[in-house]
Amino acid sequence: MANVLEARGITKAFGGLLAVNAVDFDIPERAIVSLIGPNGAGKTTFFNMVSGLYTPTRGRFVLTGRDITKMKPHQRAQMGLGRTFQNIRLFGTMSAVDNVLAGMHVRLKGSILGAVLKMPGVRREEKEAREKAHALLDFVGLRGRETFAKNLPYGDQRRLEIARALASDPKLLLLDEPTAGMNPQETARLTELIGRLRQERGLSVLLIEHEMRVVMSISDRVTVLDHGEKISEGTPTEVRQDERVIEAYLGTARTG
Ligand SMILES: Nc1ncnc2c1ncn2[C@@H]1O[C@H](COP(=O)(O)OP(=O)(O)OP(=O)(O)O)[C@@H](O)[C@H]1O
Repeated sequence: MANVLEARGITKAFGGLLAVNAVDFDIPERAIVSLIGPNGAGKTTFFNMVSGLYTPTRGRFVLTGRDITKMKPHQRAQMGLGRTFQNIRLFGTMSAVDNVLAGMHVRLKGSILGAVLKMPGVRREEKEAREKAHALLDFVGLRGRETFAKNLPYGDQRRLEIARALASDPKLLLLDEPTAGMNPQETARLTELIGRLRQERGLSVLLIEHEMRVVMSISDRVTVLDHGEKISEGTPTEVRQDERVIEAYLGTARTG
Protein backbone atom coordinates (compact mmCIF):
# COMPACT_ATOMS: atom_id res chain seq x y z
CA MET A 1 0.00 0.00 0.00
CA ALA A 2 1.25 3.51 -0.77
CA ASN A 3 2.41 5.77 2.01
CA VAL A 4 0.78 9.13 2.69
CA LEU A 5 3.82 10.28 4.63
CA GLU A 6 7.44 9.18 4.62
CA ALA A 7 9.90 10.61 7.11
CA ARG A 8 13.58 9.82 6.68
CA GLY A 9 16.34 10.47 9.19
CA ILE A 10 14.37 13.15 10.98
CA THR A 11 16.52 14.89 13.57
CA LYS A 12 15.90 17.97 15.72
CA ALA A 13 18.56 19.46 17.93
CA PHE A 14 17.78 22.16 20.50
CA GLY A 15 21.29 23.36 21.31
CA GLY A 16 23.08 20.22 22.49
CA LEU A 17 19.86 18.26 23.07
CA LEU A 18 18.75 15.81 20.38
CA ALA A 19 14.99 15.97 20.93
CA VAL A 20 14.44 13.69 17.89
CA ASN A 21 17.30 11.58 16.57
CA ALA A 22 17.39 10.05 13.07
CA VAL A 23 13.80 8.80 13.06
CA ASP A 24 12.37 6.97 10.00
CA PHE A 25 8.60 6.81 9.98
CA ASP A 26 5.96 5.81 7.40
CA ILE A 27 2.22 6.36 7.44
CA PRO A 28 0.37 4.14 4.95
CA GLU A 29 -2.86 5.23 3.27
CA ARG A 30 -5.94 4.70 5.43
CA ALA A 31 -3.83 3.77 8.45
CA ILE A 32 -4.11 4.87 12.05
CA VAL A 33 -0.61 5.20 13.43
CA SER A 34 0.28 6.21 16.98
CA LEU A 35 3.35 7.77 18.46
CA ILE A 36 3.90 6.97 22.13
CA GLY A 37 6.67 7.32 24.68
CA PRO A 38 7.45 8.83 28.08
CA ASN A 39 7.36 12.57 28.78
CA GLY A 40 10.09 14.35 26.88
CA ALA A 41 10.54 11.46 24.40
CA GLY A 42 10.21 13.84 21.42
CA LYS A 43 6.64 13.13 20.29
CA THR A 44 5.45 16.73 20.13
CA THR A 45 8.71 17.85 18.53
CA PHE A 46 8.28 15.22 15.81
CA PHE A 47 4.66 16.24 15.31
CA ASN A 48 5.61 19.90 15.02
CA MET A 49 8.12 19.02 12.33
CA VAL A 50 5.51 17.06 10.36
CA SER A 51 3.12 20.01 10.44
CA GLY A 52 5.87 22.52 9.66
CA LEU A 53 6.03 24.48 12.93
CA TYR A 54 9.62 23.30 13.42
CA THR A 55 12.25 22.75 10.75
CA PRO A 56 14.21 19.52 11.11
CA THR A 57 17.94 19.89 11.73
CA ARG A 58 18.37 16.95 9.35
CA GLY A 59 16.08 14.65 7.41
CA ARG A 60 13.29 14.76 4.88
CA PHE A 61 9.49 14.54 4.79
CA VAL A 62 7.57 13.35 1.72
CA LEU A 63 3.77 13.84 1.68
CA THR A 64 1.88 11.96 -1.04
CA GLY A 65 5.03 11.80 -3.15
CA ARG A 66 6.13 15.44 -2.75
CA ASP A 67 9.01 16.69 -0.65
CA ILE A 68 7.48 19.06 1.92
CA THR A 69 10.54 19.48 4.15
CA LYS A 70 10.95 23.17 3.28
CA MET A 71 7.26 24.05 3.07
CA LYS A 72 5.49 26.36 5.52
CA PRO A 73 2.58 25.07 7.63
CA HIS A 74 -0.10 26.68 5.42
CA GLN A 75 1.45 25.15 2.28
CA ARG A 76 1.39 21.75 3.95
CA ALA A 77 -2.27 22.34 4.85
CA GLN A 78 -3.02 23.04 1.19
CA MET A 79 -1.28 19.79 0.30
CA GLY A 80 -3.49 17.73 2.56
CA LEU A 81 -2.14 17.93 6.10
CA GLY A 82 -4.57 18.75 8.90
CA ARG A 83 -3.92 18.95 12.63
CA THR A 84 -5.38 19.60 16.03
CA PHE A 85 -3.48 20.92 19.03
CA GLN A 86 -2.83 19.60 22.54
CA ASN A 87 -4.35 22.80 23.92
CA ILE A 88 -7.63 23.63 22.24
CA ARG A 89 -7.25 26.52 19.79
CA LEU A 90 -10.78 27.39 18.74
CA PHE A 91 -12.14 30.88 18.06
CA GLY A 92 -14.02 31.08 21.37
CA THR A 93 -16.50 33.82 20.47
CA MET A 94 -17.39 32.38 17.08
CA SER A 95 -20.11 29.78 16.51
CA ALA A 96 -19.26 26.15 15.77
CA VAL A 97 -20.11 26.57 12.09
CA ASP A 98 -17.97 29.72 11.77
CA ASN A 99 -15.04 27.88 13.32
CA VAL A 100 -15.37 25.19 10.65
CA LEU A 101 -15.68 27.84 7.91
CA ALA A 102 -12.45 29.40 9.20
CA GLY A 103 -10.76 26.03 8.75
CA MET A 104 -11.97 25.92 5.16
CA HIS A 105 -10.40 29.17 4.02
CA VAL A 106 -7.24 27.46 2.75
CA ARG A 107 -9.44 25.96 0.03
CA LEU A 108 -11.85 28.82 -0.78
CA LYS A 109 -11.11 30.77 -3.94
CA GLY A 110 -13.55 33.71 -3.71
CA SER A 111 -11.90 37.13 -3.51
CA ILE A 112 -12.87 39.90 -1.11
CA LEU A 113 -13.88 42.06 -4.08
CA GLY A 114 -16.11 39.25 -5.30
CA ALA A 115 -17.76 39.04 -1.88
CA VAL A 116 -18.32 42.81 -1.73
CA LEU A 117 -19.86 42.86 -5.20
CA LYS A 118 -21.90 39.78 -4.30
CA MET A 119 -20.86 38.04 -7.47
CA PRO A 120 -22.97 34.94 -8.14
CA GLY A 121 -19.99 32.59 -8.24
CA VAL A 122 -18.80 33.78 -4.84
CA ARG A 123 -22.28 33.57 -3.33
CA ARG A 124 -22.59 30.00 -4.60
CA GLU A 125 -19.22 29.14 -3.13
CA GLU A 126 -20.24 30.61 0.23
CA LYS A 127 -23.45 28.65 0.26
CA GLU A 128 -21.66 25.43 -0.58
CA ALA A 129 -19.05 26.13 2.10
CA ARG A 130 -21.77 26.63 4.70
CA GLU A 131 -23.50 23.38 3.69
CA LYS A 132 -20.22 21.53 3.88
CA ALA A 133 -19.50 23.02 7.32
CA HIS A 134 -22.87 21.80 8.60
CA ALA A 135 -22.19 18.34 7.13
CA LEU A 136 -18.85 18.23 8.99
CA LEU A 137 -20.57 19.23 12.25
CA ASP A 138 -23.02 16.37 11.64
CA PHE A 139 -20.13 14.00 11.05
CA VAL A 140 -18.48 14.79 14.39
CA GLY A 141 -21.81 14.72 16.24
CA LEU A 142 -22.32 18.47 16.71
CA ARG A 143 -25.39 19.09 14.61
CA GLY A 144 -27.17 22.35 15.33
CA ARG A 145 -24.87 23.68 18.09
CA GLU A 146 -25.18 27.41 17.48
CA THR A 147 -23.58 28.64 20.69
CA PHE A 148 -20.13 30.24 20.92
CA ALA A 149 -17.42 27.59 20.74
CA LYS A 150 -16.23 28.52 24.23
CA ASN A 151 -19.65 27.58 25.68
CA LEU A 152 -19.52 24.01 24.34
CA PRO A 153 -18.68 21.19 26.76
CA TYR A 154 -15.00 20.24 26.69
CA GLY A 155 -15.50 16.98 24.76
CA ASP A 156 -17.52 18.84 22.12
CA GLN A 157 -14.79 21.47 21.73
CA ARG A 158 -12.34 18.69 20.90
CA ARG A 159 -14.77 17.31 18.31
CA LEU A 160 -15.21 20.79 16.87
CA GLU A 161 -11.43 21.05 16.49
CA ILE A 162 -11.52 17.86 14.45
CA ALA A 163 -14.38 19.22 12.28
CA ARG A 164 -12.35 22.38 11.68
CA ALA A 165 -9.28 20.35 10.72
CA LEU A 166 -11.42 18.28 8.32
CA ALA A 167 -12.65 21.45 6.63
CA SER A 168 -9.42 21.73 4.65
CA ASP A 169 -9.95 18.23 3.17
CA PRO A 170 -6.81 16.65 4.62
CA LYS A 171 -5.46 13.30 3.53
CA LEU A 172 -3.51 12.98 6.75
CA LEU A 173 -4.82 14.23 10.07
CA LEU A 174 -2.47 14.80 13.02
CA LEU A 175 -4.20 14.53 16.39
CA ASP A 176 -2.23 15.71 19.42
CA GLU A 177 -3.61 14.03 22.54
CA PRO A 178 -7.24 14.22 21.41
CA THR A 179 -8.61 12.54 24.55
CA ALA A 180 -6.61 14.62 27.05
CA GLY A 181 -8.88 15.70 29.91
CA MET A 182 -11.85 13.65 28.72
CA ASN A 183 -14.01 11.42 30.89
CA PRO A 184 -14.34 7.72 29.92
CA GLN A 185 -17.57 8.25 27.94
CA GLU A 186 -16.12 11.17 25.96
CA THR A 187 -12.95 9.13 25.35
CA ALA A 188 -14.97 6.18 24.02
CA ARG A 189 -16.97 8.45 21.67
CA LEU A 190 -13.83 10.12 20.41
CA THR A 191 -12.12 6.78 19.80
CA GLU A 192 -15.11 5.76 17.70
CA LEU A 193 -14.91 9.04 15.75
CA ILE A 194 -11.23 8.44 14.95
CA GLY A 195 -12.15 5.02 13.55
CA ARG A 196 -14.81 6.65 11.36
CA LEU A 197 -12.27 9.12 9.96
CA ARG A 198 -10.59 6.18 8.29
CA GLN A 199 -13.71 4.12 7.62
CA GLU A 200 -15.95 6.80 6.15
CA ARG A 201 -13.50 9.42 4.89
CA GLY A 202 -10.50 7.27 3.92
CA LEU A 203 -8.12 9.36 6.02
CA SER A 204 -4.81 8.42 7.57
CA VAL A 205 -4.33 9.50 11.17
CA LEU A 206 -1.19 10.16 13.18
CA LEU A 207 -2.01 10.15 16.85
CA ILE A 208 -0.08 11.21 19.93
CA GLU A 209 -1.93 9.74 22.85
CA HIS A 210 -1.15 8.85 26.43
CA GLU A 211 -4.28 6.81 27.00
CA MET A 212 -3.08 3.28 26.24
CA ARG A 213 -6.57 1.85 25.88
CA VAL A 214 -7.20 4.25 22.99
CA VAL A 215 -3.83 3.58 21.34
CA MET A 216 -4.05 -0.19 21.59
CA SER A 217 -7.66 -0.39 20.44
CA ILE A 218 -7.50 1.68 17.24
CA SER A 219 -3.91 1.74 15.98
CA ASP A 220 -2.72 -0.34 13.04
CA ARG A 221 0.84 0.48 14.01
CA VAL A 222 2.50 1.98 17.04
CA THR A 223 5.89 3.70 17.10
CA VAL A 224 7.63 4.19 20.42
CA LEU A 225 10.08 7.03 21.05
CA ASP A 226 12.40 7.31 24.03
CA HIS A 227 14.94 10.13 24.43
CA GLY A 228 14.33 11.09 20.79
CA GLU A 229 15.06 7.63 19.39
CA LYS A 230 12.71 5.09 17.91
CA ILE A 231 12.98 2.09 20.23
CA SER A 232 10.14 -0.02 18.86
CA GLU A 233 7.58 -0.19 16.08
CA GLY A 234 4.88 -2.70 15.21
CA THR A 235 1.31 -3.75 15.82
CA PRO A 236 -0.14 -2.90 19.24
CA THR A 237 0.37 -6.52 20.29
CA GLU A 238 4.02 -6.55 19.19
CA VAL A 239 4.81 -3.26 20.89
CA ARG A 240 3.04 -4.22 24.09
CA GLN A 241 5.26 -7.31 24.40
CA ASP A 242 8.54 -5.56 23.56
CA GLU A 243 10.86 -5.63 26.58
CA ARG A 244 12.41 -2.26 25.71
CA VAL A 245 8.98 -0.64 25.62
CA ILE A 246 7.87 -2.20 28.88
CA GLU A 247 11.05 -0.97 30.53
CA ALA A 248 11.02 2.55 29.05
CA TYR A 249 7.34 3.29 29.11
CA LEU A 250 4.56 0.79 29.59
CA GLY A 251 5.70 -0.19 33.06
CA THR A 252 4.79 3.31 34.21
CA ALA A 253 2.15 4.35 31.66
CA ARG A 254 -1.55 4.76 32.25
CA THR A 255 -3.01 1.50 31.00
CA GLY A 256 -6.58 2.26 31.95
N1 LIG B 1 11.39 24.59 21.83
C1 LIG B 1 12.23 23.82 22.56
N2 LIG B 1 13.42 24.28 22.97
C2 LIG B 1 14.26 23.51 23.68
N3 LIG B 1 14.01 22.24 24.04
C3 LIG B 1 12.83 21.72 23.68
C4 LIG B 1 11.87 22.47 22.92
N4 LIG B 1 10.78 21.68 22.69
C5 LIG B 1 11.05 20.51 23.28
N5 LIG B 1 12.28 20.53 23.88
C6 LIG B 1 12.92 19.40 24.57
O1 LIG B 1 12.95 18.31 23.66
C7 LIG B 1 12.66 17.08 24.35
C8 LIG B 1 11.45 16.44 23.70
O2 LIG B 1 10.27 17.18 24.06
P1 LIG B 1 8.82 16.90 23.47
O3 LIG B 1 7.90 17.95 24.00
O4 LIG B 1 8.90 16.70 22.02
O5 LIG B 1 8.47 15.50 24.17
P2 LIG B 1 7.07 14.74 24.25
O6 LIG B 1 7.39 13.31 23.98
O7 LIG B 1 6.09 15.39 23.40
O8 LIG B 1 6.69 14.92 25.77
P3 LIG B 1 5.24 15.07 26.48
O9 LIG B 1 4.67 13.68 26.52
O10 LIG B 1 5.61 15.58 27.84
O11 LIG B 1 4.43 16.05 25.69
C9 LIG B 1 12.47 17.44 25.81
O12 LIG B 1 13.69 17.21 26.48
C10 LIG B 1 12.13 18.92 25.78
O13 LIG B 1 12.53 19.55 26.96
